[in-house]
Amino acid sequence: MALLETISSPDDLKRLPAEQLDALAEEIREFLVAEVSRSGGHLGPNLGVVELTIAMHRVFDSPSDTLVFDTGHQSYVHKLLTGRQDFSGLRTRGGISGYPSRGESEHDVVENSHASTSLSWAEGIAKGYRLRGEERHAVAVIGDGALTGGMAWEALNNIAADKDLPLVIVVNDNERSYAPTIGGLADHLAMLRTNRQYEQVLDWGKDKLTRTPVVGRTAYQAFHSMKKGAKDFWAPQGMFEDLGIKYLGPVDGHDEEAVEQALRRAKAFGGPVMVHCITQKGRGYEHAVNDLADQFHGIGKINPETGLPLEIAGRSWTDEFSDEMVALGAARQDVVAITAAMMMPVGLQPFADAYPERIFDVGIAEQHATTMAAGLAFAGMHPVVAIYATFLNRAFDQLLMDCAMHRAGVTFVLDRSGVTGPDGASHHGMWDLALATLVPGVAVAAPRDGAGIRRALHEAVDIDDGPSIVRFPKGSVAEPVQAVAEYEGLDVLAGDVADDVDVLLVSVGAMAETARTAAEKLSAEGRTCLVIDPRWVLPVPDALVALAARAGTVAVLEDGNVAAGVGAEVARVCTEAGVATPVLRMGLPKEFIQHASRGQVLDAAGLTPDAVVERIRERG
Ligand SMILES: Cc1ncc(C[n+]2csc(CCOP(=O)(O)OP(=O)(O)O)c2C)c(N)n1
Ligand SMILES: CC(=O)[C@@H](O)[C@H](O)COP(=O)(O)O
Ligand SMILES: [Mg+2]
Repeated sequence: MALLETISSPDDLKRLPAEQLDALAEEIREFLVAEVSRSGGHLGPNLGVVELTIAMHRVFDSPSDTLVFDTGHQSYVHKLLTGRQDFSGLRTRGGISGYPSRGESEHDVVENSHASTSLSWAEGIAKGYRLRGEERHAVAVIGDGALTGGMAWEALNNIAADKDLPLVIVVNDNERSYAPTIGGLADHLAMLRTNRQYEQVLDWGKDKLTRTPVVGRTAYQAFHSMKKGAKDFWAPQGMFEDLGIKYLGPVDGHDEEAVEQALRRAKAFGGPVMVHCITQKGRGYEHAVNDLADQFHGIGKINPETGLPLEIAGRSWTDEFSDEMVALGAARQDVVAITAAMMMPVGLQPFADAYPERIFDVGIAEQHATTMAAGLAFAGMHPVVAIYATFLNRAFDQLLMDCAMHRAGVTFVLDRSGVTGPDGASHHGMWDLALATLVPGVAVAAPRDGAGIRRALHEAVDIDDGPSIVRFPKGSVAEPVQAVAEYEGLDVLAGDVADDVDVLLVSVGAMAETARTAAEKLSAEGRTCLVIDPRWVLPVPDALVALAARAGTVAVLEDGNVAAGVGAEVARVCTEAGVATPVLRMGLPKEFIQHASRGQVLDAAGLTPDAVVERIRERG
């Protein structure tokens, strides 16, 4: 790492002789493979942006010029070039974040890992600099996947109309989100990519004509303008230029010099320019390049020599959903499934393989997925929209106004709900329960184990007069938690509903073991407890309110935002029912929770048996 160690800032990078850049890129790739193999993380995406990021930092002057990384999972190289080369704690508590982090560096701006926001950020930044009279560029790096998101097109529509905006859009086109990117845009980018001869002709002209003095350069410009005409002849005009945005490319995103040249042209252009870079996810590491599933988009700890995982994950919550969806597909011909560019991560690949005509991958477009689902329901189907819980945030209006207001029988399966951990604040699925409490007519199930998922899924698709949600966390599925009894639709996990108890513990989803263990500790102190799992946590069941009326205290444990989740709703409903029993809400704080392990976050939030017991003791 002789060269990489000499780089502690973009200025150091600019001082490096151009002939050493290939060696630097090689060192960066070695570093990424070694470090990310050890920690896990987004290896494939970052191997694909080595030359592109080097070129950006050599052409632009961060932080005076502002670099925005869409989604941010591909910002490891940017971090290496801006003074952060200790990746030993990558994505762990106290270690470097896997996304840009303002707390880490003045070179980092957008921490949000939700895709398709970079162009909006960049347009606002560029407009702001111009209004302040500052000669500064905004540069957005957006992947071909993120470019399928609706926000990106809202931004492009505005950017195209602002002809002197100092904004450069770097499209990092590696033809993949996780899987190959889908849709008309992907096809258009492919058409532009195949116009490689267009650029080769241009390169030929540049090489020949710019070697001669002034005449040559003028001729080159003339040639370029003719070529544009030629390009019309060769291929339909790129939609970006039709939109009004100058398009440069396609450029080989692994040819650092070519990318630098394109970026310098873009920087000098004086208006919005799109530089279309063709890259390869996993570049330089055969195990990533050859990984058909997602080219090592996001990996756990692996053996760098073999690329094989060092940790064998147990059966996951996702596996339980995935298998039951296939069974459901056989039983219900009206059931269709929708993914937002995450077919495998959400577990829909087996369903897609079994029922290829009943699966829709809409790209990174959760808003479209949600309203399209309302359309499918109107047409007599029962859609299952499988997305990560945190991404439902983006589709809240569509859930509310298209699904719920029209009482559409749509089922949302929210994976990665609650605490996810290493992906940090914008990836925790901790807002879904709170959002759902605001939606009239929505039913929410929070299974506590695999059997619970399977049962809830079948119950959900039987709901055809409104949206239903089945939510579960990331990782290995919980051991089965058997109910000791059933009471008016509620599962009793401990205690006897006949008794009036000191404490009614209401467990939401994966909190079951925590609740049961806390009850055992409380009972050992002589407090009588009843532990229930409503399974369907919203709307709040009447039977739960009735049990609350007979308890000394109610404690609601949930893996969600405590400010407005199930606990808050239980308190509201109990109050409206005239039940005066105090309700203790135990959940995640209304904060942006930084990256750490799930256990560390739950511990810090007081969602452990001892902390629950202590909270109840304090109540008296
Ligand atoms: C709104 C939203 N939906 C889904 C995701 C999950 N996600 C993270 S990266 C990714 C693929 C991004 O593809 P692309 O933009 O092409 O970047 P690449 O990984 O290819 O560099 C997806 C779907 C997300 N971050 N945000
Ligand atoms: C960046 C992004 O949104 C995803 O790649 C995310 O990191 C996936 O996390 P999981 O590992 O939970 O699938
Ligand atoms: Mg991509």
